[in-house]
Amino acid sequence: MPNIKVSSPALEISGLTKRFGEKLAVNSVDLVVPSGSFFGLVGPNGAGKTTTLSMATGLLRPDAGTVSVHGLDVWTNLVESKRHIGVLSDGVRLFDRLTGLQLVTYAGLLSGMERSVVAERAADLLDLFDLEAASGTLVVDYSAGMTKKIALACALIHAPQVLVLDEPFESVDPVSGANIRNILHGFVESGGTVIVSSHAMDLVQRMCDHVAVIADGRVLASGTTDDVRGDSSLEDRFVELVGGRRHGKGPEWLRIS
Ligand SMILES: Nc1ncnc2c1ncn2[C@@H]1O[C@H](COP(=O)(O)OP(=O)(O)OP(=O)(O)O)[C@@H](O)[C@H]1O
Repeated sequence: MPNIKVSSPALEISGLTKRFGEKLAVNSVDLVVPSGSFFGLVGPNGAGKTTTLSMATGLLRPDAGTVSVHGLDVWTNLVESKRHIGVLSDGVRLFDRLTGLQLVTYAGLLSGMERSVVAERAADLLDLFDLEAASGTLVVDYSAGMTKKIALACALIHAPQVLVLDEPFESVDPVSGANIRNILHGFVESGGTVIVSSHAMDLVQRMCDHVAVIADGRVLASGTTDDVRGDSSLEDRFVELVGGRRHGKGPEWLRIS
């Protein structure tokens, strides 16, 4: 069975490309995510973040390019590589007719763990995400933030080395968000790698030690957060790189007086 090398980059993407009809969503993207880093992926709406992360985690087959996780080629070792990656996808439907506890248990059993280990970890995760009281509630009846947290619990249950989280803080309340950040920082401190996509520039600047800016399916800048932002805030640097700010105040009919 192929093995991972924890010394090699957590994620290495080379020439990754995806076209949807006429739209070139991801255009020959190269990225290196160092092992043990907290890596932010930022870009405007439609930049190609979700498409890139879906290809990087074995959910969407690339048209061209390669992806490896700790040295293991993802697309030629799909089953093995998924053991090392925890994924929170944006927009992928959950089996929401299960209760929270059933869903996390299902995710654990699917990854081949013993039932007793799954039960123990599921209880820990529900406690960690403050979802104990809702463990018997159907996920379809969860709020958006609760759904995000239960999906995150599903991504963690098999104790992966690399976490790939598409918009993990969207819809999550500030207290839960701070708790999730603590959990992720703890994960990184223990040697794991976290990759998050986010539109919250302040948060990415504070939280991530590395960042990549993508727009129109291409990487515009990548490196340590301090190198990418230079003397500016990450938000100002982002706007400078990506452009597209409008200075008008909107159409006349929107003005009250
Ligand atoms: N399944 C699909 N079929 C057709 N076009 C798609 C599909 N998925 C994505 N696209 C297109 O590819 C481009 C990149 O989309 P993607 O979802 O990767 O962007 P994103 O950076 O995650 O955006 P956002 O920040 O708004 O979530 C967009 O133009 C989008 O319309």
